[in-house]
Amino acid sequence: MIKKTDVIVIGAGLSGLTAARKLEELGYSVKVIEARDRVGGRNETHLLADGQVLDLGGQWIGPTQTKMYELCKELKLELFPTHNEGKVILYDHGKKSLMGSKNGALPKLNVFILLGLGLIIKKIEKRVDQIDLDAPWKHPKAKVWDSETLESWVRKNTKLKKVRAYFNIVSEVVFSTEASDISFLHFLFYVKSGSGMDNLLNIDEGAQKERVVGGTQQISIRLSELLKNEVILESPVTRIEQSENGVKVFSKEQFWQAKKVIVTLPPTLAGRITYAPPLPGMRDQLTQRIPAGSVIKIQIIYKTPFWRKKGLTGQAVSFTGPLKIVMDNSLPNDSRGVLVMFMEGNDGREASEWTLEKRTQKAIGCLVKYFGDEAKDYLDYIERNWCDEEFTRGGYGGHFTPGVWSGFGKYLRKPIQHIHWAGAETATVWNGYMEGAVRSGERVATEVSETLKDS
Ligand SMILES: Cc1cc2nc3c(=O)[nH]c(=O)nc-3n(C[C@H](O)[C@H](O)[C@H](O)COP(=O)(O)OP(=O)(O)OC[C@H]3O[C@@H](n4cnc5c(N)ncnc54)[C@H](O)[C@@H]3O)c2cc1C
Repeated sequence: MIKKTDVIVIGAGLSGLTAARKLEELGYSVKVIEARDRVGGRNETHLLADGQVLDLGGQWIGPTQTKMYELCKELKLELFPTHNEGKVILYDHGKKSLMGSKNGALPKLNVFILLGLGLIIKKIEKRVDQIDLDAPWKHPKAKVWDSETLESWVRKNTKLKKVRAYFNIVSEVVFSTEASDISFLHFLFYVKSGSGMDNLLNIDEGAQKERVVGGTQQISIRLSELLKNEVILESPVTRIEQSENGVKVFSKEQFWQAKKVIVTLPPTLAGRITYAPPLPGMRDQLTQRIPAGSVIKIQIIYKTPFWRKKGLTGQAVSFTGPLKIVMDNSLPNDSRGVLVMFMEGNDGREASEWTLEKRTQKAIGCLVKYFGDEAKDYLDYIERNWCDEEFTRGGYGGHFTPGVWSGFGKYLRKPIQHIHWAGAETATVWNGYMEGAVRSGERVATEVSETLKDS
């Protein structure tokens, strides 16, 4: 049966649901089509046996993410602070040292290394200031910076091995990929988009400041409940046809018709849909070049947050894998302790080949090194390998490889006749984050509404 509507939104993540809601508010009829049997996309809540929940995907929000704060307030979702009291463990090839957890705390590294690090950060910040978030490719040096990776630029600018290693950790923590995978121009863009390096990396007054009580998937669940039409689940879109009259969107079993369609999938997946007529070559080449990072998010539950008694935050940063970053992810009003950790980039790729048992052993092995023998005595191990997810294929999001911004950047948001693009990867502000997803949904709704008004 043919179902007609003004706009079809593909994907019921934060971007798609935000777009759908805004378009409905503007008076348009909207259908949201989702591949999975749930809404939320990269926000997924894991239910524990006692009803408590943990986030398997995106979870933290922080300052300057104004849309997320507004949304949580409007949807009556409470927030709670990320635990950040005590010392942070720095693990450097078998040597353990402690550092403060508050902004500006310095790691116990050799003074030359600290000076070298400060110098590089200053150089980066100077370049970050000059980036135009709407069009990074317009900077006079865009092509030069885009021909480098983060790794090659840092290598050129410092001989200090520790500083080079630090930026690889930054890359893994922020992009789930190696510094040698991402364009230096993309790194500059991303830092600006996320309000600066401190904001990206910090807990207090940073992107990891707070969490949503009950988990972030609730945002999407509540948004979907506000829509006039139920989200159509379990319907992976395989084909989009367009003509002067509008679009036809096909899943395996059905098709729908509309005046406009909004595609909110991560770029790689957007490129896997068949388009008729085929998309312009440059749009396809763009989606060929924005791969997702490799990330396995692991959470280990303990009877108590035993690290806190020892004056530790539960945070560990390590120069060696497979766990380079660990944080306290305990739940509010709960006596248990939860540690969250990520196997990312090359570590995540290698760990994807291991059995669950081996990943568990490796994770526990790292935690014992960081926090002592008590780490052996865990209650539960929960993991999500986002690379295995058919409708995400990696995380946290797509990163731009060298040459993409300067060669193809202008095609990122450019509509193609009746097809419009959204998703966290299309955002100018907080690109790659939940905030960026929401902002991209609002942007695309306005864009589509303008074209519908004109038609
Ligand atoms: C492990 C991990 C940790 C993260 N941590 C944070 C964090 O702490 N803070 C933060 O702000 N962000 C975080 N992020 C990123 C954040 O989750 C995403 O930026 C955001 O959720 C993306 O929303 P979106 O709507 O753009 O995309 P998605 O959530 O990916 O939505 C796209 C939707 O399209 C659907 N879809 C795919 N293919 C098809 C198809 N063919 N047909 C129909 N539907 C389809 C998908 O199922 C999905 O529901 C994290 C992500 C991951 C993976």
